Amino acid sequence: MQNENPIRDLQHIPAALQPLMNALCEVGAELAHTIQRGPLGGALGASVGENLGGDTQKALDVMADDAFAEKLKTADVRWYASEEQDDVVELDPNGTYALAIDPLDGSSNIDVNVSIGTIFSIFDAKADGDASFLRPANEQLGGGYIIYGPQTMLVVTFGKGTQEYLLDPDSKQFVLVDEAVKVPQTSREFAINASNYRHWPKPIRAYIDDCLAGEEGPRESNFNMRWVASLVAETHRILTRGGVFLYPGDSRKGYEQGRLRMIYECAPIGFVIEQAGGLATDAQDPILSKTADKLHARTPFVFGSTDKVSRVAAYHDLPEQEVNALFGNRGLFRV
Ligand SMILES: O=P(O)(O)OC[C@H]1O[C@](O)(COP(=O)(O)O)[C@@H](O)[C@@H]1O
Ligand SMILES: [Mg+2]
Ligand SMILES: [Mg+2]
Repeated sequence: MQNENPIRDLQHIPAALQPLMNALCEVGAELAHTIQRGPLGGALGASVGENLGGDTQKALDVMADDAFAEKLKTADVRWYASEEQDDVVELDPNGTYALAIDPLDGSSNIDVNVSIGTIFSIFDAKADGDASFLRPANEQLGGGYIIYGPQTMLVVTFGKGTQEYLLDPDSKQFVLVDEAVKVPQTSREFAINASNYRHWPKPIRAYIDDCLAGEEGPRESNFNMRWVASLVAETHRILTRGGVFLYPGDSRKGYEQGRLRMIYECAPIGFVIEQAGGLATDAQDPILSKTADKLHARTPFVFGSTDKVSRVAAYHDLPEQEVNALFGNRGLFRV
C-alpha cells in the first residue's frame, strides 16, 4: 500500500513538518494493516528481548521501531529517540528535527486484540542528540499518537489546538474528522491501575477513596472506573468523553516515578490534552513545565478534565490530618 500523501488533509500541519508527518502516517497505516492480520502475519506478541527500561520487547515493538527508524531517515529527521533503543540515533546529519517515539504503546495488549498505538514528540534538532530531547516539554513543536483500534486514528497538535484524523480503509488516507478536539469537562470516570492501591502515596489513595465512596462520600456523586492498560486508548477515551487518568509514583522498586516515560509518552500526550482544553500534570505540577534528566526518565502522570486534575493536585496540599481522615471527615472536600 503506497500513497503519495498518506495524509489527505494537510491544512493544519505546518508545511515544514508535512514530510515527517506523512512518513509517520505511512508507517502507521502499514502497522495498522499488520496488526489487523494478527497471527496471519506471524507471532506479533512473541517476546524477543528486553529494552533499557526493563520491559520485555515483543516482536511488534521491534518491528514498529525498525519501520519508523527506516522511513524517517528520509523525512528531515536528524535525531531519533525510541523506547526500544538505548541511546539517541542519528538518522540524517542534515535533518532539521528530533523525533522521540514510543513505536508501540500498550504492548501487553498486542495478543488480546485491544487498542494499541504509537506516540511521538517532535522538537527542532540541536547539534547534540541528547540535548535535543533533555529540554522543557513546552518546547515541543508537535506531539501526538496513532491509535490502532476498531478505527485507526491520528491525534496530533502543533500548538494550535488538537486535530483528529481517521484512516479511511477505502482510500487508505488519513482524513481530518475533527479540527478542534475538546476534552469534555463533565465526566464521572477515573482510570488507574487499582491493583497498586497499597503502594500509592497517601494523597492518591485519598483521592481514589473519595471517588469510591460515591454519593455517600465527600464528592456526593458516584464514579465509574476504566483501565485499558494502553495509554493511547485511555487518552482517546478521555478526549472523547472526559475523565481523569492517573499513573502515580508508588513504593514499588523502580516505580518511584511511576511507569510512564516523560519524553515519548507523557510530554506528547500532555501537549495533546492541554491543546484540547484539558490539564496534564505529574500529579502536582504541569507536565509541560518539566524537563527529563535522562532519555528514558519516568514521571508520575495525571491528565484529563481540568477540574479533576486540579483536584488531584489539591489533595497533595491538604494538611496531614485531612489526608489521613476517613472520607466522611475530609471536610475540605465536601461538595
Ligand atoms: O501494566 P500497567 O502497570 O497497568 O501499565 C500500563 C501502562 O503501561 C504501558 O503499556 C506502557 O507503555 P509500553 O507498552 O509502550 O511499554 C501504557 O500504555 C499503559 O498505560
Ligand atoms: Mg508506552
Ligand atoms: Mg512501547
